[in-house]
Amino acid sequence: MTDPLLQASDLSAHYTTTDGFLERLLGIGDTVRAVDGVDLELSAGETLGLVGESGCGKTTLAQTLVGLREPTSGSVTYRDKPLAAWSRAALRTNVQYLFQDPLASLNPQQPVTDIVSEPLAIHDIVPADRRDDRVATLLERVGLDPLTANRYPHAFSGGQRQRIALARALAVEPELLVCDEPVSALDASEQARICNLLADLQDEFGLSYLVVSHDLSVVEHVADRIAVMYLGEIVDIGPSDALFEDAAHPYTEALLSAIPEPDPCWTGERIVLEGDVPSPIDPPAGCRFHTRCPVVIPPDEFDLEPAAFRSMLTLRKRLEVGEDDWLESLVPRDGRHGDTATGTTEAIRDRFDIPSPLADPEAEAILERALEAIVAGNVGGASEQLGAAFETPCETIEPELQAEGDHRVACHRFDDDRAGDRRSRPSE
Ligand SMILES: Nc1ncnc2c1ncn2[C@@H]1O[C@H](COP(=O)(O)OP(=O)(O)OP(=O)(O)O)[C@@H](O)[C@H]1O
Repeated sequence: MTDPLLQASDLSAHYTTTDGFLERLLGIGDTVRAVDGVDLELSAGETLGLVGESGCGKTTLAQTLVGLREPTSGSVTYRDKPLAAWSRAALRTNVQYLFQDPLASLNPQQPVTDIVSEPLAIHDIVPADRRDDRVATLLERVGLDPLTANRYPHAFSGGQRQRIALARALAVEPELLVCDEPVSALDASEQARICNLLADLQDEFGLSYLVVSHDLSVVEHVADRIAVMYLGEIVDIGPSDALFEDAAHPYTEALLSAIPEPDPCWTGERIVLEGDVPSPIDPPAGCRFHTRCPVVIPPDEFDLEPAAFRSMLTLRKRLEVGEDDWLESLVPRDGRHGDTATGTTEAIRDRFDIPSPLADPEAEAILERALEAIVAGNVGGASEQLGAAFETPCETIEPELQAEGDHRVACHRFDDDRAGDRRSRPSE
């Protein structure tokens, strides 16, 4: 890779949420760890895709990377110079941000010609008497009829509004364009047309792009490299073809499997992740993905299939958080069903898809005792027994990004010291 245009080191951006006036006054509240210790670089002329589920921190990261939001800690440099050392005007002529909702980012009171010519005037890029010509050229270049320049944003379709925002961004002749969910509000054919337009503009102007999307299929066609984000962290980053052909991180694999028309290289099954994304206020210890990971590493001492261990870990986590609605229906206090302890333990196994019996007899004996404790009403004791016997490195040790060539993956399955079922696919 050439020298990075944009580089982030150990970048964090947190929010503090406060419920009421008193908390605000006292400056106390919960810390939302929206971006947590991100290292990232983007080269000149490159398109980097940033993907992940809603709420994982993509927008916060993108905005912090280009100085629209102050980092909590860490640093960002643009052309080797800290962002803080750039004047606002100089930074804005180099870096432009295309917002998720073009209607919200375009002034409804301004005709398109004013919207696009405003940056030309602010940054004194084109003399006043040539601005109309320049606006017409920019509109044509993004596929809009210059004769519509006197209309207002509401008169245009979603795709046309995104083109207006693009023309405005291009007016300052930027080097880097950050596109935040540029096509998420558009229909499939317009999505493809905007993606093609972005690619053409890159060829013509040598632009670099950071393309933010919750949809891997959008970045698949435009990105040279893809960074996958989960709960504030980058968990997988590498060339797009490497990610698609040999998805390494189980989270990337789950995202890939969710694409409606997967890449022809994809041979696995659809992976449905268990549970919700945990809160960034209190992210899980160890690997943040371990609470949902289909191939969480079983403890060395037992011979357990990843799927069986996943099921037991899900049971244990549910017992730990004390969510017992499901438990009451399986272990009724009035003895309506599950007449025998055995019937009830089997019902719990069924509920969590735990094989009966487990392949490892010693693990089976421990699980049996824990299930009996649940039936006897000792939920805390059962969760302690399961926790003491079946601890996974994924819940205690935070994985570092490990390099495999130019592909880096933060997963203990790629850590030689802890690799359990290395490279086994979640869908296998
Ligand atoms: N102003 C704010 N105050 C408090 N929390 C916030 C604020 N903005 C975002 N968050 C929280 O920070 C986390 C990351 O949000 P962010 O918008 O960066 O994620 P995202 O991946 O871009 O999501 P989306 O695709 O839905 O926009 C979320 O939990 C979100 O609720």
